Amino acid sequence: MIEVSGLTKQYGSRTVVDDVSFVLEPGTVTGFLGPNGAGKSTTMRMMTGLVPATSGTALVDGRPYAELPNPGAVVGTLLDASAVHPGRTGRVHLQLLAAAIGVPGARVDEVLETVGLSGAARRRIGGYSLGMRQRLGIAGALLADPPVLVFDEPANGLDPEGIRWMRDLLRGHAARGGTVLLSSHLLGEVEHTVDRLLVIGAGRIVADGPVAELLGDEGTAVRAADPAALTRALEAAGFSVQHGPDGRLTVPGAEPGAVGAVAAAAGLALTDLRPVSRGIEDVFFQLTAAS
Ligand SMILES: Nc1ncnc2c1ncn2[C@@H]1O[C@H](COP(=O)(O)OP(=O)(O)OP(=O)(O)O)[C@@H](O)[C@H]1O
Repeated sequence: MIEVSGLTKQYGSRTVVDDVSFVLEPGTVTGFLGPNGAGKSTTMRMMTGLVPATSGTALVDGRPYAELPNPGAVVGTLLDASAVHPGRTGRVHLQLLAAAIGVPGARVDEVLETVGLSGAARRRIGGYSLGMRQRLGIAGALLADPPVLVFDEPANGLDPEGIRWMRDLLRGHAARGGTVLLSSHLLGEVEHTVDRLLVIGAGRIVADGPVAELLGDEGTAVRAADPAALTRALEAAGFSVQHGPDGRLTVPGAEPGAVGAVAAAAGLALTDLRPVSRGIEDVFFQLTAAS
């Protein structure tokens, strides 16, 4: 378990991370969301001892990261995928890393296979694409099969297939009891990967909760053969109706069943009926605008 409490970072007179607290539980994938400069990387760097905190604590299994006997075996990090020697091959890079954290060399070929880099393992990293470097960074994080993964913008440089692959990897890790924290500023990228959202704006946590709770149900979208008649029937039943540009009607706060019942009672044919959720972007901007 990871417990972050009152974590704060000041650079000069500027507070870039301000009293941040959260707990990460095993078996969950938490998305750390915020716009550029919100303080995600700084928080993750303080959690892993790369940047000293001005105040507050980040404990991994009850101890600061730097005091763990073999931190790499407990927390796999992806914090700067470009911090690699471009002249080395991917395989040599991982072999050196494995030796440093006491992992048998045979594990290198396993993680190369896991991240889909077996074919490029003997090529120099300088010739890798951004996505391949990201995969190499992920391979390094997985070497010791650590229970906790802390990934900063892991989707950077990955194509849609790569993003799907990463989603499966992280969900699989959590399903085996692992703990995952991943950051992103592109919200759609993580919406289907994470169980929980931790939203940060201007250094402060502005929302923390299950995805379903934060996104919530917003109402019903409906199309009818006669939209004007359906509008009249819904308004007569006390619902408010918003008109979309393409004949789509949105009924805020209504269940699809209630909208269908009004249409049936009025003898109106529907051509489409579905629940609509607030987009993650809407929630995000609403929350961070208030911060
Ligand atoms: N070494 C530093 N010295 C001074 N200011 C810094 C330093 N590192 C980060 N900052 C500032 O702290 C703020 C938070 O940066 P951080 O990189 O943590 O944000 P982020 O949410 O990860 O953003 P991004 O998505 O752009 O990576 C930014 O305004 C940044 O300019």
